[in-house]
Amino acid sequence: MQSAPLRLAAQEPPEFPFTDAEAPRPRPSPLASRRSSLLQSPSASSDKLAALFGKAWAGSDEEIARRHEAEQKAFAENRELLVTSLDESTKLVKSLSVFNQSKWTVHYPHQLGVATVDAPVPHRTLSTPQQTSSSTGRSPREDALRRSMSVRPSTSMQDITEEDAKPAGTLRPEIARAHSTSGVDVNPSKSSVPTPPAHPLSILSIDLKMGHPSTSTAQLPALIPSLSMSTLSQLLSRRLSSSVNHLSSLRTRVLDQSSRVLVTGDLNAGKSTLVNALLRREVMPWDQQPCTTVFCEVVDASANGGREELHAIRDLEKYHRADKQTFDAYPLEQVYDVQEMTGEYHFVKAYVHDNRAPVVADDAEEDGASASFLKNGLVDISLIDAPGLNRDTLSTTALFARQSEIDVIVFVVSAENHFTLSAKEFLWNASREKAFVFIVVNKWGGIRDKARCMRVVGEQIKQLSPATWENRAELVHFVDAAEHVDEVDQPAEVQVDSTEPSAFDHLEQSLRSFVLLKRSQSKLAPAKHYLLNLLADLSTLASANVVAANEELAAALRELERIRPIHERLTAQRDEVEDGVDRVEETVVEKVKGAAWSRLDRALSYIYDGKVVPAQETIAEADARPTFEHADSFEGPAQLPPYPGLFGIWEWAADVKKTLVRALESEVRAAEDDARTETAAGVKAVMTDLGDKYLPEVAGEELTAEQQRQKANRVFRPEVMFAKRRRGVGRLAARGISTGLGLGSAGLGVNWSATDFDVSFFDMFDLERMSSHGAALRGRKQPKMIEDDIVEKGTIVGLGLGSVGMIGSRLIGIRGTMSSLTRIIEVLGSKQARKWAGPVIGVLTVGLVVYVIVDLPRAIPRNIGRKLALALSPVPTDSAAQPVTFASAHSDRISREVRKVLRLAGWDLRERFRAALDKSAAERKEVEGVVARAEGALEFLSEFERSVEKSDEAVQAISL
Ligand SMILES: Nc1nc2c(ncn2[C@@H]2O[C@H](COP(=O)(O)OP(=O)(O)OP(=O)(O)O)[C@@H](O)[C@H]2O)c(=O)[nH]1
Repeated sequence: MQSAPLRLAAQEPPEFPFTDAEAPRPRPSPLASRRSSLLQSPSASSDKLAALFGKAWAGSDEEIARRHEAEQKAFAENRELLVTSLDESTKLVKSLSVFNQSKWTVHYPHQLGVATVDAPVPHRTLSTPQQTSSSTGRSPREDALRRSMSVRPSTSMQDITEEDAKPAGTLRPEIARAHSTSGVDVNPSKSSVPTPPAHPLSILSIDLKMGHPSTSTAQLPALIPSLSMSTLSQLLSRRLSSSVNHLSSLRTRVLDQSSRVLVTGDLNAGKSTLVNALLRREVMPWDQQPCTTVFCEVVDASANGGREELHAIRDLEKYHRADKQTFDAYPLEQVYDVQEMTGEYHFVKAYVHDNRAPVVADDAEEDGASASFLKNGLVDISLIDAPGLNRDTLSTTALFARQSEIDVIVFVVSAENHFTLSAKEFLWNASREKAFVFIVVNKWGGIRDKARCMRVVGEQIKQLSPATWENRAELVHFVDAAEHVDEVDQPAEVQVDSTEPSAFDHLEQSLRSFVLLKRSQSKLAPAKHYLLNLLADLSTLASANVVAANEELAAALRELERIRPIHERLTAQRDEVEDGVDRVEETVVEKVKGAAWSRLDRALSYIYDGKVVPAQETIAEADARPTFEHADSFEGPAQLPPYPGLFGIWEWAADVKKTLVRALESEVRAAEDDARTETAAGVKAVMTDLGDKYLPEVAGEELTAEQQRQKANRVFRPEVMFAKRRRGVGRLAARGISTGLGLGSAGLGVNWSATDFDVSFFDMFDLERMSSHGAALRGRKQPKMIEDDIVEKGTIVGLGLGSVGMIGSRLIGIRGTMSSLTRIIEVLGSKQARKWAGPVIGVLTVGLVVYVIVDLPRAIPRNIGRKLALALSPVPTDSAAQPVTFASAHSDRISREVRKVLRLAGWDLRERFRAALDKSAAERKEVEGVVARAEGALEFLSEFERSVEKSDEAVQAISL
């Protein structure tokens, strides 16, 4: 139902500048204007009503009654609609809060709170905390002031109501949504939220100053971008929860029948005097110096059982009129004393009787007093006298004024002083909250150049509260409150005779009208106003977050597109890497093992023959071979020491042995060097070739600094291989060459200490070579076969020539000698033999001796070599045991070391691969999570947007 327009008086607002505040107005009839009485009394004059309440009440009694009934009905309907909308909005805010806390960190478009709105700017940049601050270059406050100053003038109060419910520059949610869903400025390359056009946040804008009282206003824009998403999200959560509280108090207020009027303004502006004037009696303390120190609410004494008294309250939350523990009672006259108890009380309630009657009596005289301001039969009104505004009281009063229970703010300004800074700040904020502010320019009588004063004050009001200015005829009043405090006591004829209503009458009339006749406005408009702003904020947040979610989704999908193939490739290649590493390891180990075995077997066969091992490769090949700078590198002997003759035979034999051992050792080293070369190649194959092929870091990804450092540290140093053996060599070598170069047996897998034998007499003679078996053996067997033979038979039996008999190379000794002699004696036992045996034996003996002496340079190396070879390849005591030969033991040892190194390289690659796989799996999971989250957010937000839009339409449809 369409309610009557708020403009009650028939006259048009005076054009600015005012020419005369006391411009002729319809003369009210002060005594016949008691509304309830008129409703009850059809005979009452409509002129009286018009005089008291303005032209909206003009007309016949029936018309007035009908209008009143219609007002009441509209009010009830609107109230019901508002309560429903408040409940719906509460649900929406709660759902957004849960969404923000558990599903999605709501992006806070902080610039919305500071953007300018000189004209609707469809492409204003929204930004998230990652972005820089305001693009306007102005402070939020400047922007906000500009916004408030640039409101398009509206032509009626109704317009103002509609218009001001949304701050200027506001785009309706559907428009904002149209922009946001049209993909405005969506630039996928940007990480920030792109630009949905939107209105600046009002209810849900960040108020850092509240969180940090020490923060200056100038710091705020600079602070915002430095806040993290989660901090802003928490701030939003707080905002949402305070919004829920506010909605709840609005609900209570909407359902409440009473109205509260806050009278505030500068120090000494005459606030208390105005309250007294409205009561037509001196209740509130007044003085030339500031004397109101605590908020004091004047309530009709009927609310206190008709008893006039002061309730000085320490904790308003706990105050209950019937509970004397919750307040200190004072007589009304002590109001000055109570106000002087600075800091003692938080709030004062003054229960008073209005000097005027509470309701208009049927038989009221026309020249009688007008109806009580506090109690008039319809709505109970209370007046709250606030302490004067200054830096200390500003925030307290602003907070108080924001209370939803405050229906009307009456702002008193002294015509002598105009607006102070505190007054401007308060007024600017208050007009945002309440849209309309009553402004009383007091002490008007003392102003000489009224036109100039009116112009100056008017300009200021125009800037600070445009809505009020637009309705200045009803909302701005130039009065002398002091003159009306005792008015009721004046003789009736003074008022009746007056042909002009006073400015104060007009003020009172407008205030009554505003509070009483437009309860919808005073009680319901703040709720509607708040709801529209809140819903617009919710819509803006939703739109911004739809864009953010879309962008996050797009970015996540792009990222998923990038990392999914990597992850899938890594998963598929896991086995390939395993196989590749194993293959390299097996191939290299087998190769090294075979090569080492061949080299050492060949060396052993030379040693067996008493020869120095010749170099395997050509000089060119030897030069091309990498050399490893390990500590024990030395050149093997090229040949045996020269034979010194019969007299140096013992020393020579020892030198031969040393030379052969050194030659063998040199071959072992050569085999190790070969292994180093192969290992280096194997390590490269694993770490570089396989690494390059399979690790994602080389498949197009930049290496991180840490990866680069790790890669630089992963350098294979072949010379470190076989370090254990080298330490053994070093230690044992100090003990002397007789230890066979001190190779020891520790860890080598072969008993090198077996070479630690002394050259004996029998090493001088190559008895084996003299045996047919030995000759056959030498001529027939290859080194491997010799070794096998040694291993299989465990001994080589040499047969002596003829009577020399069998002499086993390993069993030669006293027993063998005795057995041979026995056989010779047996032969000599026959007579025939005795005849020729002597000469033959003699010849043979001489020949043998000569042969042996001549053969010594060859026999000694052969014997020592054979002895060495046999010592190094011992016969296993357990026939079932695997024989351990010199070559196999060393090739095992060397290949074990190689395997160890390759295992390490393989482990490193596997680890890196596994880490890469894990990382990519984690990344994928995370990105998939982001996708799911963004999709969930979009689902919620689109539903949320629809609900907000629906609620917004419902609230807009409420016509107050
Ligand atoms: N001439 C003139 N003086 C006034 C008028 N209204 C108030 N005064 C004087 O201004 C002084 C301050 O008046 P108060 O009513 O105490 O002012 P206030 O704004 O309530 O003061 P605080 O609340 O203490 O800041 C007193 O001396 C009043 O007599 C007026 O309309 N005209």
